[in-house]
Amino acid sequence: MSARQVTIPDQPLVVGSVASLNHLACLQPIELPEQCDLLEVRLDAMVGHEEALMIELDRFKNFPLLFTARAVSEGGLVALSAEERSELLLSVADRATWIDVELASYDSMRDAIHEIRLKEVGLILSYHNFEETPEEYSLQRTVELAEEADIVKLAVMHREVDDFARCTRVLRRNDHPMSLMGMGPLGAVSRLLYAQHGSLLNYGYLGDTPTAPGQWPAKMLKQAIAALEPIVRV
Ligand SMILES: O=C1C[C@@](O)(C(=O)O)C[C@@H](O)[C@@H]1O
Repeated sequence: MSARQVTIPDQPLVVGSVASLNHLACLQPIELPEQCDLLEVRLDAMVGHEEALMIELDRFKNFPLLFTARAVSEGGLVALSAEERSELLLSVADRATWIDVELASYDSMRDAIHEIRLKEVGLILSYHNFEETPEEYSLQRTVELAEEADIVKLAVMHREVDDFARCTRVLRRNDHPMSLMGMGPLGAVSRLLYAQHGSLLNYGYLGDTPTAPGQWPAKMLKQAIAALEPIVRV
C-alpha cells in the first residue's frame, strides 16, 4: 500500500480526554505535557461549533492529537450518522496523529478511514461495553476482528474482580498493540494494572468532567503510571 509511517508507542502513554469546547478553550498547551502524552478531542461533543473548534485547535499544533467522533451506541454524546462522523474526522485529518473509530462502524466509515490513513494517521479500532466485561473468548474475537487497526482498544464495564484477570490475560496473550481499560467503580484501579501489563493508551480526563466512568484526572494517571514498574511478559 502506501508508505504510511505510524509510530506505535513503545511504552504506556496517557491520553487526556476532553469532551467540550469550553474545556478545550480552557486548556493551556504549555501545561499539557505534564498531564498527558496525547490529547483526545471528542468531536461528537462539539458538533455545530466547527469554526470555533478549528480556532482552538490552532493552539495545539505542536501536541499530538487524537480525534474521536463516537457513535451514540458506544458512548457518543450526540446521535450522529456514520456519514456525519466521517465528515467530522475528515475535517480534522490534517491535524490528527490518531483517529479512533468503533470496530462496529468500520464498514460504514471505511472510505473516510482509508482517506485519513493515507495521511499517515494512526487508526485505533475500539469496542465499548457500558454493561459488562464480555467473556474472554468474545474479547479475543474482538481483538482478532480489529486486526486492521494500528491499536485495538477495549473499554469495558468492570463489575467484579474476576474482570481484572480476564482482561489481563487478553492483554498478555496478544502481540497486537492494545489499549485496555475498565469502566465503573473498579475502572480506575484497572487502568494502572493494564498500563503495567502493556496497555499503550491509558485514558484520563482533562478539565473537571470525566468522559467515561472510572477515569482518573489525566495528570494523576500520568504520575501514577510513571511510578509503576512494568510487568514484562515471559
Ligand atoms: O473510548 C474512549 C475511552 C473512554 O471511554 C474511557 O473509558 O476512558 C473515554 C473516551 O473518551 C474514549 O473515546
